[in-house]
Amino acid sequence: MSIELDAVSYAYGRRSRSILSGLSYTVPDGFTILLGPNGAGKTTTLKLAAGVSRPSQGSVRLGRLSSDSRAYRTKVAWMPQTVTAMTGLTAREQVAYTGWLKGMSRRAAWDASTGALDQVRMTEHADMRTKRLSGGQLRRVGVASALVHGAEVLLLDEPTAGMDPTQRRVFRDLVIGLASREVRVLLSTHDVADLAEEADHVTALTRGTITFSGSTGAFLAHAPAHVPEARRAEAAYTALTGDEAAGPPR
Ligand SMILES: Nc1ncnc2c1ncn2[C@@H]1O[C@H](COP(=O)(O)OP(=O)(O)OP(=O)(O)O)[C@@H](O)[C@H]1O
Repeated sequence: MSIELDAVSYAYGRRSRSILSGLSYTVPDGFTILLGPNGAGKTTTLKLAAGVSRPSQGSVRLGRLSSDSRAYRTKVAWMPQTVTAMTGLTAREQVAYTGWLKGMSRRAAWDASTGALDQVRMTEHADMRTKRLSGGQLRRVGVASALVHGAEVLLLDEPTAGMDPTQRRVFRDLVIGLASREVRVLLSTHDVADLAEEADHVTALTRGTITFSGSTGAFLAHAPAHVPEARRAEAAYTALTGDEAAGPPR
């Protein structure tokens, strides 16, 4: 089962312009990266898919479940761009608390937090207060919080922004390990070169419109033939969005 956005429109205020107008999109299986220039509508799309925002028109569903139902939100996990460290809580408590908020019993959430932190390789920091974690570690707690209730779809909003190259590599491997037919991962990023070649699918969004959605191979084929292997992802991105790829400095 996957998330389906059907003819979705969204504006941030009644008198504001629509950011999305009649957008239809099905989250592919496996690992998909969502690319697009600043302001393209990636965060807005992820929030709608997460059930955090509601469309002004159209529908967002997972099978028969509507995104405004509680059952939908237990099957879908969203990690916002900024993960907040909750005052006074350890990493494990913060992850367990999220599970409880998603409807798990306290006991089940506490037990599941161990496995979720292990999956993101944070076991040794489980008892550290989240306020004391580094930015990269806090993001991993964010992913563990997304994993704790056994969601079928993970929506990750720029999880690698601000990470150093080593952290990005660890994180990328983690996400690749999580994605499967059972767990779909949709991840927005500006790290085109880093992530595009590892993903199963690529979706490109420009000014609220999907300009490409398909396999990574089909995405890379948009790079001009003369472009060297190492720059194909960036070149394909530029060809599809008209935007210069804004990857991190190397
Ligand atoms: N809270 C808000 N109120 C009003 N307008 C907003 C709000 N959040 C986003 N927008 C506008 O919606 C449009 C899409 O923003 P969105 O954050 O979805 O884009 P994005 O592709 O995620 O961008 P970025 O890569 O910079 O994070 C932008 O024009 C932005 O200014």
